[in-house]
Amino acid sequence: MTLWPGGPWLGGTSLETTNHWLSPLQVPALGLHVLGPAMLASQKDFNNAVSQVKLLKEDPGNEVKLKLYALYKQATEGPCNVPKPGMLDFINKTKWDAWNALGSLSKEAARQNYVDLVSRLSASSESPSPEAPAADRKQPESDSLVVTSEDGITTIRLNRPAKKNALTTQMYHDIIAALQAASKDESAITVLTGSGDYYCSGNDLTNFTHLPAGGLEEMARSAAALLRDFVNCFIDFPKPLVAVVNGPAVGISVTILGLFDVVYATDRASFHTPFSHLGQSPEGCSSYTFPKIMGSSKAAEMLLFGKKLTAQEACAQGLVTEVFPDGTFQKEVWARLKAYSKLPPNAMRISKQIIRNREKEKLHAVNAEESSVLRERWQSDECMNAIASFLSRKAKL
Ligand SMILES: CCCCC/C=C/CC(=O)SCCNC(=O)CCNC(=O)[C@H](O)C(C)(C)COP(=O)(O)OP(=O)(O)OC[C@H]1O[C@@H](n2cnc3c(N)ncnc32)[C@H](O)[C@@H]1OP(=O)(O)O
Repeated sequence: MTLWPGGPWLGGTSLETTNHWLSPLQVPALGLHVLGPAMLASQKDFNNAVSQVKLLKEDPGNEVKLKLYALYKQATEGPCNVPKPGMLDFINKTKWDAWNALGSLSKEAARQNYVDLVSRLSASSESPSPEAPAADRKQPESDSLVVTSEDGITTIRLNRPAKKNALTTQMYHDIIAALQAASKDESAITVLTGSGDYYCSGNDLTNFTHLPAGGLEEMARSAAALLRDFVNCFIDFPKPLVAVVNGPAVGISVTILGLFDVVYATDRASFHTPFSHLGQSPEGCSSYTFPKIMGSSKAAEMLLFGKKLTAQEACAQGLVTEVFPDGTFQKEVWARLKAYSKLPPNAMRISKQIIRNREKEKLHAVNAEESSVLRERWQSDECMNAIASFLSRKAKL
């Protein structure tokens, strides 16, 4: 029995052999469409989609594979009709739960949802593909960052989807190097985006567990220096800088958005800065840019109380430029960026610099102050307890 129409990343195997880590608690909401009969996909469309899924260039991640599995079963066999696997049979139980969650969804609607999902995945795998790096670009030290240049666009992609693209210390260094190289390369526009279902879950909280010989104080000192250098690169970046926010964003990946020129987000994105929960304080110049962008009370709700914004709310408050439906996000955004990248690059640089130069001194001063406050915060009991709590899995956002 074919349980999962496999792709090349699976070597045609079934979900059981690859998804050991999936916990039943991680089964996602399936977000299904309810469609009228005239709009439903044919059996032929479905068969094509089943073939197409095997040609996807990138592994879509376990959550998506689970969705595909459930829809495939519903489309081919109808509502879940097999006994629930035992509690300890985690993987089969996860799959059963996903299939069973589709309830009485008709075979036709499941077929349509499957076709739609595959078409979205195919569109996103058609977005700029890796090509040879610019000759003078040093490639990042780790695979967690992928830098490519194509069509006048340099793309810096956070590539740690299994950890929701959380930023390791090495990644901060690699992003700094990538931005420095992009500021000098031939491209007209630079983009930051993420692989998988998240844009970025912020600072990797395990960064705080690698204590140097000088202990906590030394760790806080060097982290504050790295943070300051990292944010300075965004302040000084000379070309149009665009964030393509492909999913939820947390912590520093949200705060630095105030330093981007344009922010495009999928409607699946959310924006969360849980600093108080973590015993920390704002960075990325957000203590200055957020009140300026959205007004002081909306900024306070985010930065003091950790209010999470939807993509639409973030757009209404000016943090996001435009929100796109998830199904067409990659296609629409990259088409638009390709068109913009054909504009005269020097004119774009000069215009950016006129805008940024008015603020640069202020932004550097804010960055220095925020980094210095955080250096103290990272040594506080509030912060240490919050991190210990996350690491011992007692707390999640
Ligand atoms: C130079 C230093 C500069 C420092 C600058 C300071 C910045 C401040 C910040 O950025 S504050 C924000 C910090 N981020 C967080 O607090 C997020 C913590 N993560 C979560 O709450 C959740 O993981 C989630 C809500 C992002 C996603 O939840 P979900 O249930 O969907 O997924 P999992 O929790 O199972 O995550 C999958 C694996 O990824 C690991 N992970 C996710 N985020 C982080 C992170 N920020 N740090 C470390 N690890 C992270 C998670 O632990 C899972 O790993 P596992 O599969 O091995 O269990």
